[in-house]
Amino acid sequence: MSDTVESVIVAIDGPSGTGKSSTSKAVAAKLGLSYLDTGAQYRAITWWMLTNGVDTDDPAAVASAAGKPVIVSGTDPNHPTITVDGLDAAGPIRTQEVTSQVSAVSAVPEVRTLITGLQRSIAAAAAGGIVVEGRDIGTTVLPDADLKIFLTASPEARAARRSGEVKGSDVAATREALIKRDAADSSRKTSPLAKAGDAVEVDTTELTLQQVIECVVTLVEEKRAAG
Ligand SMILES: Nc1ncnc2c1ncn2[C@@H]1O[C@H](COP(=O)(O)OP(=O)(O)O)[C@@H](O)[C@H]1O
Ligand SMILES: Nc1ccn([C@H]2C[C@H](O)[C@@H](COP(=O)(O)OP(=O)(O)O)O2)c(=O)n1
Repeated sequence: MSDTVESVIVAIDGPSGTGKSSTSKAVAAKLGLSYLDTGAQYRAITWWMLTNGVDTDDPAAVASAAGKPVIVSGTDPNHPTITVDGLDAAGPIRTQEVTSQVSAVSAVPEVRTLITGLQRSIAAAAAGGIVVEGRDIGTTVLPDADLKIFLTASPEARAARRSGEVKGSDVAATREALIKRDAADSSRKTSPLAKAGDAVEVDTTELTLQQVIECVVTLVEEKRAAG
C-alpha cells in the first residue's frame, strides 16, 4: 500500500547517471504522486528535429521549428509515457544520436521557453502532487517546489551505472561523453544545470538505489510533517 501524501511538489535535479529517474519514479510510486521526466521531453523535441530534417547545430533553425511538435507526457510513475505528434517516442528518444544532440537543442532559449511552459502546466494539473526531475527544475521551472533535491555522484560511478545499461559499452568512453554533456548543460546561458540555493544535496556515489529512495522519501515526509 502506498503512503499517500497531500499535494506536494518535489524537484529532483542533477547530472546524468546520478539516479534521478530511478529515484523519482520509485519515490512518486511509493508516495502516490505523479512523475515527470523532463529530460525525456528535451529528448523528444530533439528526436523530432532529427527526423524532420532540422539541423540541430543551427540554433535559428531549431528555434523556428520548436513550436511544431506536439509532446505529451504521461505522468504515472509505474508507466511513464511520451508521445510526439501522437507517436510513441519512448524508444527512439534513447538512441545515441539523440543523446549526442540533446544538449545543443535544449540550449536554445525558444525550446526552453516552450518546454518549461509545458512542464509548469503538467505540474499545476497534478492535483495530488508530483515529482519532477531534470536539470533546472529547482532553479527555474518550479522555484517554489516544496522540496528540492540535487543528486550528485562521481563521474566514475555515473559512467559505470550508465554503461551497465548498455551491453558491451566502454566505461571510459561513457565517462568522457557524460562529462562533455554535463559541461554543455552546465555552461549554457539559459537555465543551466545548477543546484538551487535551497536544495538538499545527496551524494549517491556510495549509496545503493534503495538507500537514495529511502533518503528522499524521508525528506518528503519530514517536509510534510513540518509544514
Ligand atoms: N545509487 C545507485 N547505485 C547503483 N546504481 C544506481 C544508483 N542509482 C541509479 N542507479 C542505476 O544507474 C543507472 C542510471 O540511473 P538513472 O536513474 O537513469 O539516472 P539519471 O536519471 O540521473 O540519469 C540506472 O541503470 C539505475 O538503475
Ligand atoms: N530539465 C532539463 C532536463 C534535461 N535537459 C537536457 C540536458 C540533458 O543532457 C538532456 C537529456 O536529459 P536526461 O535526463 O534524459 O539525460 P540522462 O537521463 O541523464 O541521460 O536534456 C535540460 O536541459 N533540462
